Amino acid sequence: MHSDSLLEYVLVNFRWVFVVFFLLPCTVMGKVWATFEKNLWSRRRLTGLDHEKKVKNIQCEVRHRNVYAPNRVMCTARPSWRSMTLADMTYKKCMFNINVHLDEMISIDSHNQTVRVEPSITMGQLIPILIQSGWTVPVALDMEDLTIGGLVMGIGLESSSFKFGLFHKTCTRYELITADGDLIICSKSENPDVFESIPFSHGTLGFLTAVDIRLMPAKKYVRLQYRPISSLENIQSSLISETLDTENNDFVELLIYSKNEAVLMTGQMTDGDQSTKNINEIGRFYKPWFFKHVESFLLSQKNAEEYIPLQDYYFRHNNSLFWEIQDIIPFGNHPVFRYLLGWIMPAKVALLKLTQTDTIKRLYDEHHFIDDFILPISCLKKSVEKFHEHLNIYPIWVCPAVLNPSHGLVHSHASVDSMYIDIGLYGEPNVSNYNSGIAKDLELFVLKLKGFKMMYIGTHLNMHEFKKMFNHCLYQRVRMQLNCEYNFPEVYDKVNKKVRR
Ligand SMILES: Cc1cc2nc3c(=O)[nH]c(=O)nc-3n(C[C@H](O)[C@H](O)[C@H](O)COP(=O)(O)OP(=O)(O)OC[C@H]3O[C@@H](n4cnc5c(N)ncnc54)[C@H](O)[C@@H]3O)c2cc1C
Ligand SMILES: NC(=O)C1=CN([C@@H]2O[C@H](COP(=O)(O)OP(=O)(O)OC[C@H]3O[C@@H](n4cnc5c(N)ncnc54)[C@H](OP(=O)(O)O)[C@@H]3O)[C@@H](O)[C@H]2O)C=CC1
Ligand SMILES: CC(C)=CCC[C@@H](C)[C@H]1CC[C@H]2C3=C(CC[C@]12C)[C@@]1(C)CC[C@H](O)C[C@@H]1CC3
Repeated sequence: MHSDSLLEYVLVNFRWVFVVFFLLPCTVMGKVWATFEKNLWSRRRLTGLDHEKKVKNIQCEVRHRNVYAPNRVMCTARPSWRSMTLADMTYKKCMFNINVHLDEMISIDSHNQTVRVEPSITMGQLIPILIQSGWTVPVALDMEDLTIGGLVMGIGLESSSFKFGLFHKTCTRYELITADGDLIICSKSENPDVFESIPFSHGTLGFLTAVDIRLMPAKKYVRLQYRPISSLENIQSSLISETLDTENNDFVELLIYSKNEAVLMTGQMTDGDQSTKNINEIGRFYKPWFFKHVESFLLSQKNAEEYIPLQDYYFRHNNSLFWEIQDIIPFGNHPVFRYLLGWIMPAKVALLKLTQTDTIKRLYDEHHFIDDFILPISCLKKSVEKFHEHLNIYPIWVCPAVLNPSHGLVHSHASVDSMYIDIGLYGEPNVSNYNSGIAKDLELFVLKLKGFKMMYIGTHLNMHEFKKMFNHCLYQRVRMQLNCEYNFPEVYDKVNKKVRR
């Protein structure tokens, strides 16, 4: 066997050896260190004063760059491997990197029901603190390592987005350091144009240093109903009617397992009562991967209901990285593995990314598809048929989200709030003619249907097509107002496939 193909064979079939015996222990050591560090060195809530000091340091860094390197546009110094994307952000190498790694919670304002956080705090750090204090956020993301800053500057959605919209819709105030090094506050009443333009701007209007997020009281459980459905027509109509029922539903999510089979999940936050049975703590290390658990209802063809602890529900896809981990540890869902080593899962995405070799990267580029498309909900059937023909990847993640008709980059195309769906496709395509060129065709298909695309993976669209997809009018005006032109790149300069590889 040629040495290259031997290497590929080993990487594809035996990456688990490295992951199980090296990466997972490293992940555990990282967790122990993080807990130790937090308890020993910073057994204190961050005070407003500490935060101000850190903000002043960033302002100094920006002003220093304005004097000594005015020709290099700026981006954050967050290393590419830490970011929740498959791609390498190669633009970081030639831009001026500003260190904005602020990762603490600043304060909870129970009266106004908001929490103020620094942008690099992750969902995995924030949610447990909030739940312990009796609060939660309306849109809690499903992967522990996503940061608040990343979700505002990219976009984020979850199974409660059909009610509350994209993650940034639950944010009420941003603190931003501009190209000149000034600190400005943006909200609906202060700098409203900047406030509207920040979401999805990918750090091209300034550096976020704090975000206020709306809070709501947390309850103990999510009462989750599972409903197997067959035929795409039924799947689409059932999903539409559940998203309209905002009185009864707090969460709506759909997993499609084949062209005509899906499980629709609807949930309500509840404290339960003494008669509450059927509690399923899906977050326990020995529990099966969530998508496999859901599939079991499809196989039994029975409706079912369970009470899932709130935090377990939020991070239900974290352990299996949706279904991506099965390509890396194929036996990860086997009971023997779960009971013996499940407690050290999940592998940290950042470590997987940091340690992947060029060959693994190439294999993913050539044989793997990961992307999310946001389309009007009425296009579900048409889109699944298209994705089936060109990719044939299952399961498919479908998450409804309401979009508003704003002047921001991502907005509803109608003049009223409209329901969209995120369609997430993650896995190895099962079609004989797959090549990575198909990705561009799919993006054009989505553009034609007046949809959008998440940008964590990057885009093959050209600048003109990209500007058709995302409304740049207000964004360009705000860029002029904030003197961004020679100081920050445009969004397209950060998300096109030439710089995100
Ligand atoms: C990009 C990518 C990365 C993966 N990384 C890992 C990993 O790190 N660890 C792990 O345990 N599993 C990984 N997998 C899963 C792995 O591909 C499957 O477990 C394996 O391919 C199943 O083999 P099969 O016998 O079903 O062959 P099939 O999947 O039917 O493959 C048919 C042919 O394609 C070749 N082939 C399939 N996938 C690849 C690939 N990725 N690169 C080159 N040739 C391929 C096979 O060698 C075979 O000749 C990865 C899959 C992909 C697509
Ligand atoms: N369920 C969901 O909705 C999921 C969403 N995602 C995607 O993942 C991304 C978030 O991942 P994460 O690793 O947290 O973030 P990233 O490091 O990927 O950052 C995303 C963007 O936000 C910018 N950014 C981050 N922090 C700041 C800041 N303080 N000031 C200015 N700009 C900032 C980054 O700028 P720069 O380039 O300068 O670093 C980058 O362009 C989003 O794009 C999101 O869409 C991924 C998985 C799931
Ligand atoms: C819910 C939404 C909107 C998106 C979910 C996306 C995730 C499935 C991907 C985001 C980052 C991806 C990475 C990988 C798998 C898929 C994601 C978690 C890897 C772990 C795959 C293995 C590689 O070696 C490293 C990848 C890092 C990023």
